[in-house]
Amino acid sequence: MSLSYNRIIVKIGSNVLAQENGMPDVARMRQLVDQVATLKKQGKEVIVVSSGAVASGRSLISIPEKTDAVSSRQLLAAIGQVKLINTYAELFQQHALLCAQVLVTKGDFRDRGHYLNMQNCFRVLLQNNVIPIVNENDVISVTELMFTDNDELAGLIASMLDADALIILSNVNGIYNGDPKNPKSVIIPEIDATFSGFSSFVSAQRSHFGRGGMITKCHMAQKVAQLGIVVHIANGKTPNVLLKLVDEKVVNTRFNPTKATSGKKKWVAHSGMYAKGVVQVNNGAKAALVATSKAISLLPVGVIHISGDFKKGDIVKLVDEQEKPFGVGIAQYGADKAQERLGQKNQKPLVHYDYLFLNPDLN
Ligand SMILES: Nc1ncnc2c1ncn2[C@@H]1O[C@H](COP(=O)(O)OP(=O)(O)O)[C@@H](O)[C@H]1O
Ligand SMILES: N[C@@H](CCC(=O)OP(=O)(O)O)C(=O)O
Repeated sequence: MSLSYNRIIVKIGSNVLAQENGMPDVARMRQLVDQVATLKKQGKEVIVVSSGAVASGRSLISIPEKTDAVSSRQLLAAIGQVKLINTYAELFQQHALLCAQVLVTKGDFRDRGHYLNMQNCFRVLLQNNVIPIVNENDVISVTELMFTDNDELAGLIASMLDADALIILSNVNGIYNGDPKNPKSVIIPEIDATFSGFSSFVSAQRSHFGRGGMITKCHMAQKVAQLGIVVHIANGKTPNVLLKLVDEKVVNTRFNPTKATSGKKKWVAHSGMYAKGVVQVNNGAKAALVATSKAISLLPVGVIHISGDFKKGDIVKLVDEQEKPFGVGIAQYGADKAQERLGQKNQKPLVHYDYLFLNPDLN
């Protein structure tokens, strides 16, 4: 049986595109492009999130010894991204397909207006049958504005575009239930969106050129699955991996989605970093909010403390009595009114259910 995905985000990690010596692996890129072209011919929409700018830059210039780490990365990425996108363009051209370069920073996801502009850009590319190739704009994203890695970026794009599936191609067959180097470890075929406790089997170990590592991949995958999008982690080095995956003929780890959420909730889910305030709720309110069977808004009666000068429409973080973050939402009124209504019954919700995203692993 084949999976009925129509819109697919394919994230290709640095290690899939780089050879052992750090140079780009054009043969692998060709194989992946051939597969994307086949999926396109099957009528699917494909958006590629591709790492590999730094690896491509390494094949073009050697860095003078005294260059600091940030400047080296800027130099390699600035030069390498040109080669990366040109290689993709040439490879897609052989299938009579056009691709487009979309470079983004974390700041581009900061407000709803900007977010909608970005969404519109993808829409017009897809309507015109163009394959967007997305990467972080490494030249200007250098410090706190950096994504953890391109997995985080791919998760944001998947939610923004309401994708049916996000396929993360790495250099492992999926998530093992122990150390990947231990022959006794096996791939976990399915993980539920509500699962917690990855640290018991996922180590902080990273692949040679990777940035975030498997643990950040798992947290991102879970968050995306909680928004109703299936996530697969598979090996980008396996021949025909994309086509086999869609035909359910290759080993991988699948994150099972919970029910789909609205576009606005999807945006809220990824906006915690822009929170203007923190709302602390009591145990009773937390239990009611996280009860999976009900759609409940946050009422002032359950709020015990607020901090930050947030206004109506701003993002607020929800923390419990132990100050552990467990949700994020849009405030229906400002901090001053919230302070007046603190602990009071029969008041308007501070955060309406439609603008509330709950995740026990939030940080
Ligand atoms: N339980 C696990 N299962 C699979 N991989 C794991 C696990 N624990 C740690 N890893 C490491 O995660 C790496 C993949 O993550 P990462 O370095 O971010 O890759 P990428 O460059 O594809 O984003 C693997 O190469 C592996 O070494
Ligand atoms: N934007 C960088 C890649 C950053 C990154 O997250 O890489 P990876 O962990 O391999 O997905 C580049 O193009 O070199």
